[in-house]
Amino acid sequence: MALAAAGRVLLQAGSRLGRREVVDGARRFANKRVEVEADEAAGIAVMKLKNPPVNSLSLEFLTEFLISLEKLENNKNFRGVILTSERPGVFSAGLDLMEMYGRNPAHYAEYWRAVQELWLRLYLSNMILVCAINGTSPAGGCLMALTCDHRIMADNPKYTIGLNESQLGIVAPFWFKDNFVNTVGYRTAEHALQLGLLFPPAEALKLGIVDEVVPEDQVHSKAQSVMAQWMAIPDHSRQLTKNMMRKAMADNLIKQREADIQNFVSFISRDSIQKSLHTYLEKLKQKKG
Ligand SMILES: CC/C=C\C/C=C/C(=O)SCCNC(=O)CCNC(=O)[C@H](O)C(C)(C)COP(=O)(O)OP(=O)(O)OC[C@H]1O[C@@H](n2cnc3c(N)ncnc32)[C@H](O)[C@@H]1OP(=O)(O)O
Repeated sequence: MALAAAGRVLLQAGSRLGRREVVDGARRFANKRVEVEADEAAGIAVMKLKNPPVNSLSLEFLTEFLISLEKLENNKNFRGVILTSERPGVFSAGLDLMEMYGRNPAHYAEYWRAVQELWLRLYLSNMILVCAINGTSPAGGCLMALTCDHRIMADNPKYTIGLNESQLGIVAPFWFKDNFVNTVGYRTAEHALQLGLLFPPAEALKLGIVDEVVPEDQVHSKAQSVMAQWMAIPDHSRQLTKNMMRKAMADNLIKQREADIQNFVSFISRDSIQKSLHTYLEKLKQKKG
């Protein structure tokens, strides 16, 4: 119920969004920050994250993304989605630090609800989600990939993936941690989370963070061929199996959703945490200059 209600709010927030065109028989609809190439006959859509410069998960991005996802979910012809970045090099820089720095408690609460919603919608999606990770993917970017059924990463040692929150002086929430533990196992997760490790593709593959590593120019074609394999499985049995594997973990967040928001608001509002974020943002700036 809570999930549906929050989704409706987001849908209303974005009802003015959207531009459509038909290209090569595939429908393309786009808002500012998400581009969707929707091939209804094939039942597959490619969702491209398009929030320059680094695809950070800002509140506006989350709103637009959730609206696009909901459009696909509501059309029974779509069975599979490939998630990728419109900007090769960066899949997503994760949560938008500017949404968590120097704002007021009401803003933090609104932002966190949207982050929860993104995870719940993706994690519980009935569609097949294949992630084509064509760039770096720290923290919230990694979480998005972890919600997918299959992850393919470009073989470029400059790209990294992982949950690096502790390096920022913040803590990955329990549901980030649970999703990670269920993917890589307890010991690997404990080690990687404490150190805030980011892994290049070969190591990410070894640990099971991604399922395949392929040459950069083959990420998209590989995603299409993996999708074809998954689509050969009857939907009802695949969906029931996915739900059986995932429901308990999602329910755990749903039942603690309000408490999790309050925890986030009080944690992120602390002076010491704001200071850590400030230091990290300064480091990002210095790296440039
Ligand atoms: C209580 C716990 C709560 C939450 C859990 C948190 C989860 C998270 O997701 S926290 C975010 C973690 N993300 C990161 O640590 C990534 C930080 N960014 C980078 O490492 C790099 O930007 C990049 C490797 C992703 C890309 O490098 P590059 O292409 O060289 O770009 P720049 O570093 O020059 O960045 C350009 C521009 O974007 C700003 N920026 C980068 N990341 C973020 C971000 N996550 N949120 C907001 N803004 C970001 C960066 O500061 C630059 O801005 P300016 O051009 O204004 O200087």
